[in-house]
Amino acid sequence: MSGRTTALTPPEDAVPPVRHPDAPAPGEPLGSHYDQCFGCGEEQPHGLRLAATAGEGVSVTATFTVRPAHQGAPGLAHGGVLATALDETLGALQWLLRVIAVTGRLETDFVRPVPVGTELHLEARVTGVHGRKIYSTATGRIGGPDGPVAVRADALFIEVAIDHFIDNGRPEEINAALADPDQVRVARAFEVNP
Ligand SMILES: CCCCCCCCCCCCCCCC(=O)SCCNC(=O)CCNC(=O)[C@H](O)C(C)(C)COP(=O)(O)OP(=O)(O)OC[C@H]1O[C@@H](n2cnc3c(N)ncnc32)[C@H](O)[C@@H]1OP(=O)(O)O
Repeated sequence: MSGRTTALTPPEDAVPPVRHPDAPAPGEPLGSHYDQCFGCGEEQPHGLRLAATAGEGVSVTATFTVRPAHQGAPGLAHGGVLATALDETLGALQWLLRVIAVTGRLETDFVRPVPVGTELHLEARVTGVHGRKIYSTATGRIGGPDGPVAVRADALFIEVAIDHFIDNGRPEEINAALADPDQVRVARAFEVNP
């Protein structure tokens, strides 16, 4: 990664994020971008089933309940699972920008342990856009939406074309996704100029 900055604050010449005019209205559930997604997929039995909702501006909220399958230490959520919940919530911001992007960098702070059974209240927003680079930040609170912060993250997502998935994904899943009109509709919904 030589010559590449690891900073997760937008550079000085970054621009503020612009909410797409066709973005879901504040309060609207965002649904899943892929039913087999480990973060949000409704058909993914091993996943987090994270449910995100559009917020004001370029922000989202989400909830995720820690289940026994998500343990690291006895009775406590695994840190990687919590990082996934943050990553997924940050990824949901794409619904509001209507771009397709993937995580390039994710920096996570684990502030408090999160017991099994906890509902994690997540919030994410875009802090700046610089070309294809989308800077964003997220928190996860316990004990309610205004409870103490248990986890937080800063991230850099990089905008990509749909070809990123077509060229790199395993053919059987890609071909199934391309044959599914609902999936193609979701992919198109992320694009500014479909
Ligand atoms: C039909 C199918 C439909 C499917 C419809 C699905 C739709 C919606 C899917 C959403 C999914 C969300 C799910 C949750 C979010 C994930 O979990 S995404 C999965 C995890 N992430 C990945 O797999 C990404 C793997 N990495 C890559 O593929 C490539 O490294 C990337 C990120 C695309 C970048 O490669 P690249 O396009 O060649 O870009 P590159 O020119 O290297 O970099 C562009 C800029 O970004 C900077 N940059 C890149 N990487 C980094 C980094 N790690 N650190 C710092 N700076 C970086 C570069 O320095 C450069 O900066 P500038 O020079 O422009 O200032």
